[in-house]
Amino acid sequence: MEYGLIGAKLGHSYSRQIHEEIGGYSYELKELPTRADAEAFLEARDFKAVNVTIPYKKLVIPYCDEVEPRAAAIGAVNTLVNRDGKLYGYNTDYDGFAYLARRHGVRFRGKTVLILGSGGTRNTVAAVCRDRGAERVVTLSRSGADGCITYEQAEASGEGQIIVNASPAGMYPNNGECLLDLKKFPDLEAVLDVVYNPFRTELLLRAEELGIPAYCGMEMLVAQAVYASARFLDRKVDLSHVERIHRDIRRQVSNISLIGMPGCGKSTVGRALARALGKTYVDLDDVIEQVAKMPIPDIFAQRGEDVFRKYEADAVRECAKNHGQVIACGGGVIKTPGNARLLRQNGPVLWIRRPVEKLPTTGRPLSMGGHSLKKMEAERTPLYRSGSDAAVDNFGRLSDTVRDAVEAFDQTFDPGN
Ligand SMILES: Nc1ncnc2c1ncn2[C@@H]1O[C@H](COP(=O)(O)OP(=O)(O)OP(=O)(O)O)[C@@H](O)[C@H]1O
Ligand SMILES: O=C(O)C1=C[C@@H](O)[C@@H](O)[C@H](O)C1
Ligand SMILES: [Mg+2]
Repeated sequence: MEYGLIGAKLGHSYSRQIHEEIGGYSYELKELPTRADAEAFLEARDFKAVNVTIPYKKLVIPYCDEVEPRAAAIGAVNTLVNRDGKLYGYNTDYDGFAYLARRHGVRFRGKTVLILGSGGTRNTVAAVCRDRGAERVVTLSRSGADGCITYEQAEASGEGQIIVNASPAGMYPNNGECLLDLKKFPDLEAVLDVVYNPFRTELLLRAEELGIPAYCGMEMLVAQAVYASARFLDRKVDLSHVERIHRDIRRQVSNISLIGMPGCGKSTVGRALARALGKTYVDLDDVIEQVAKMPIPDIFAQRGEDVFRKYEADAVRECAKNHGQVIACGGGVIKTPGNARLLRQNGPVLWIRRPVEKLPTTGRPLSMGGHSLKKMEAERTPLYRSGSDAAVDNFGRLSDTVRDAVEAFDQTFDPGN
């Protein structure tokens, strides 16, 4: 192997795609499941340069002939370069996190920063905060041991202007997990999360709902790779790659969820949109029918709307964890509080609008003739509006709607989104 990534489990990694786009070299994901595998790999030194991920960032240090002081102080090396048989260790996660904060104008000088989690990434984040002049860096952990405070203690004090999650809380498959009530921090200015799967962790969703700027770890991941690649090839760092690659990955792996009135065209538009963007099409109604083992009208008739809504919420929860999908929802999906925010974890929600006169009135349990559809539209419009990131009109040709939906999707990648 010339270039690549070593770690115990690498199925999730975007590093191959990122490095191959930046450097033009081939990049191998080399899983080394045990510590003995990692040690054998390091002893053989049969590589040009590698990144190192969990759980070997500390293990590699004694194998290095030279470790940059910053990586030594942090106690973690994520970039290992073999120059004429000598191993040089660097920490580009530091640069990646510094990039993420800088890119979004998050300044640590004079601030109290709360770091969630006492694991490996915590030291990297703390080093950046301190080097950038943070007044206090406080680490939160469940136990509160080893110089940390507990989440409850942090909430009780209410102090903190910047919160950084450096723990795996809320990371796939534990989507939705969050240990902190952000409402307890009146001076909060920004929230950053090193987690990038989902794009919006529960922590980031809560911050957004309070109107606090919130940034996910995907740009950190791409930036650390750009810095690592410069080390690999002894080149100057070219940060112009970061935005483009971040955008490409987001565009590729984001979901797009479609909501709107019964029969407004969610499934029709959804199928065409999925085809146009190379995404997987998922019809929530189909998922529900598979789980319930009966057609939707039968669920309503035999078990009632409440039972249907439970099936629907479960289907939303599961589907929203996955990536690269167009998800066509049922018309009433927004009636269950919480569904829209689940859908927003991994991409935007688009509200498909169609004049009520054009909506079909047959075959849908809750569409019963023009008058009730008008009433339903009046009731649901505020929910569709608040549950969506953008509205797309499906008034004319399907191809026009798909074009507008792609445009609305692309606009969600503008800075700050
Ligand atoms: N732009 C369009 N031009 C012509 N017909 C359309 C257009 N969009 C949707 N339709 C038609 O409207 C009907 C309802 O569309 P569709 O089943 O996709 O709606 P839906 O929102 O998925 O409905 P539901 O809420 O029941 O899931 C279909 O007959 C579809 O062909
Ligand atoms: O998941 C990944 O691909 C990586 C994660 C981080 O540990 C990085 O430090 C590493 O370079 C690559
Ligand atoms: Mg449909």
